[in-house]
Amino acid sequence: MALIASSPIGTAHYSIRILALSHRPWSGTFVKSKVWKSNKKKGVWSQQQGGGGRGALAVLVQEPPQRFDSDGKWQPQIDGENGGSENGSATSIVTRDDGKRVYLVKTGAVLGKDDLKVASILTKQIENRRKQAAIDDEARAEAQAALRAANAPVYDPRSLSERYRRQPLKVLRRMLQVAVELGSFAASIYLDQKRGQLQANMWKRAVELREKLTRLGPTFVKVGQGLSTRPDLCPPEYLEELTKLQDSLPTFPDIEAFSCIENELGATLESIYSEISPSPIAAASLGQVYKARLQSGEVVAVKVQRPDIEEAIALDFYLLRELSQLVDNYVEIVSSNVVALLDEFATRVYQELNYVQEAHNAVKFKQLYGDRPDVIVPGVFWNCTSSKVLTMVWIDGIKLSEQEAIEKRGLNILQLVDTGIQCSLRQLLEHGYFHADPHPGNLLATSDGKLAFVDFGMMSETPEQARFAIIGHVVHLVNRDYEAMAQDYYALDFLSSEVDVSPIVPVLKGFFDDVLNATVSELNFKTIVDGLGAVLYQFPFDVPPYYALILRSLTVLEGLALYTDPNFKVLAAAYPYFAKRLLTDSNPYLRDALIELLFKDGSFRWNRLENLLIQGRKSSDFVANDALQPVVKLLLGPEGAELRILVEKEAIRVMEALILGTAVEGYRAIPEPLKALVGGGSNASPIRMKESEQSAMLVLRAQILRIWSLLQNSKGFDPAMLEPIVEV
Ligand SMILES: Nc1ncnc2c1ncn2[C@@H]1O[C@H](COP(=O)(O)OP(=O)(O)OP(=O)(O)O)[C@@H](O)[C@H]1O
Repeated sequence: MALIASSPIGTAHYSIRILALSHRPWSGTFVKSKVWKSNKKKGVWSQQQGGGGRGALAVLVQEPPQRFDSDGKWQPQIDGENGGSENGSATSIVTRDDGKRVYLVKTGAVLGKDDLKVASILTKQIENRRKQAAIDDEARAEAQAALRAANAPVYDPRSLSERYRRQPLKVLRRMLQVAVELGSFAASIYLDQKRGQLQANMWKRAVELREKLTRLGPTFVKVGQGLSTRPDLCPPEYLEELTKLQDSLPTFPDIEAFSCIENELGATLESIYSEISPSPIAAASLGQVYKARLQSGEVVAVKVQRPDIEEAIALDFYLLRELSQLVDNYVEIVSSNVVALLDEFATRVYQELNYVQEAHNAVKFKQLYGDRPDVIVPGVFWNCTSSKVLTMVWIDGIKLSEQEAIEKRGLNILQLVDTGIQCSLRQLLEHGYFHADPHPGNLLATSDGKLAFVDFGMMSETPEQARFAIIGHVVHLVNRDYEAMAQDYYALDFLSSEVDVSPIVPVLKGFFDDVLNATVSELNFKTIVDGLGAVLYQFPFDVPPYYALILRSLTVLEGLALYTDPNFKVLAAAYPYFAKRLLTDSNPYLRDALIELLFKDGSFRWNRLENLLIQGRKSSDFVANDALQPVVKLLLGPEGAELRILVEKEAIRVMEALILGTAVEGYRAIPEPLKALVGGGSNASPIRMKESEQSAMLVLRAQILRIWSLLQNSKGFDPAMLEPIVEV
């Protein structure tokens, strides 16, 4: 019997393995496994040994790919032409109980072209079923993990108050402990101030504060971690010391960690893992991390929560809240609602205590950003996850903080930082869902040069309006448009609409005119942030928390890059993204910002368009045809009437520049002795224009030709895109 085997059924990822040949219609049992080999002469696939007659052909579709041929490789050959279809033959899918899908191709002898089509369709169906089954399994495991976390603690100030009112001694003991540690620190600062040694002792005190917070335990470590993200609240020395609270904290006994895993997952350690590191590979504020291998073979990172951590932070938050209430009631210089701030902070810390929530964050992060080829986001093992145990794919990598080790491996730190910046910009300004704790210990470099994110406990969101306002703000800053910058503060939600922004304009100008003498590529991010900070302090700004986190993400990355390249500028690396968004995004805020930038005071600023194009093209996903689409759409729409007048005026200027400019250039190129011929015997120029006007025209012409060449040489440029503008 000759059989033409189907193609690798749809995609090269699958192999076909013929498992059984039965003379009867499909019986559901496999007799033995047979591999069909190519009979190259006939160009068909045939059974190698024996066989004959008609049979049912069962094909198992499986991953990973297996290929068989005489060299041990399976090279599919399709011969639809020679094959014929048998009438009355049946095709169907059968699913085996063990979950493997079996594909019954045909109860016939020869497979023809149509069979290949059927095979391909059925394979897709099988694949879809397989995917659906995987999704169902995942959903089931996720639901079970959520069940295991049903009793995860939630921050509830009222129940904390009830709990601790009944335990005054415990409260008093902790109060004393905190008062001694923080009181002695406050006294040192007071004395430093009195003696004029505040600056001299800054480092010493920063180290002391870090040590005291570590001694006071997880709540205070978290407070310190929070402060380390606030350059607006802490001097740089404190920021650097407090950043250390993200790494290298004291560990807790392994025996407690292992018994926590067993209790939480309801199984013995041996039944879950084939191996687990005897001690943690990292200890953090709320938990410690082990490396393990699951019984199913995957290498994983297992984060286990510190024992009795809820009890510890509950008491601290109770105390801090009582203190905040006193501050709100009796300290008049503090205008913010301290209790509300504390409640928000405590809610976040409690959320971090629920590792199932962290797992959800990781899954969402992976969905949004895991598609970038240079970024890795570890997957979650829901079956081994609960509120106190988080199991994720192990990432074999080096922390970005270990720069020497990275360099020794021959990895390019600047490239990794650039990946971090591009991914952060997408997080902050595209989807607005971002990793709020991207310290160098949470960013790993893999051996193939990819950047992996870990620790999804603290995520934050940039509100939609603020995302566009930030893009506009950076572009306004780079273009020294201080009035527009001041207006941005409303959209950024820094100022309420009643505050008049006009006094801010000269302050911004005063600071940035000097700083911005440098080009974009020379602008130091920290200088800008400090400058903005100095301006913000002078006005009634209320800076939302996400803003500090955004600044921190980028400052951390700039800091990492500076180690390798002291001239690295985060803004230079980020600006192409901003330029691309401004040129291509049709959001009304950005569209207006672009128009304002290009059509300032009634004339078109070609140099700004040229600069935006030069920058935007550096962005890897810049597509020329998308550039200026927002402006084109506006021009053609009813709102564009005013703009059309400007465009008409500009079009005349451009035509003049192109035609007369060419004439001027042509005339200038004529050798002096011949000019008289052109001038009808006179050496005077036939072009009746002042020299300065001619030069300006040539400058404009050269600029337009440069812009044209920029567009022509960009990815995806189609001149038809400009037709609407020409029509206008
Ligand atoms: N999937 C992973 N693969 C490899 N290492 C990991 C993984 N997850 C975590 N780690 C390591 O463990 C360390 C601590 O983990 P993680 O930051 O998630 O803990 P945490 O308790 O949330 O810390 P933090 O105090 O910063 O909130 C990380 O900095 C990283 O070095």
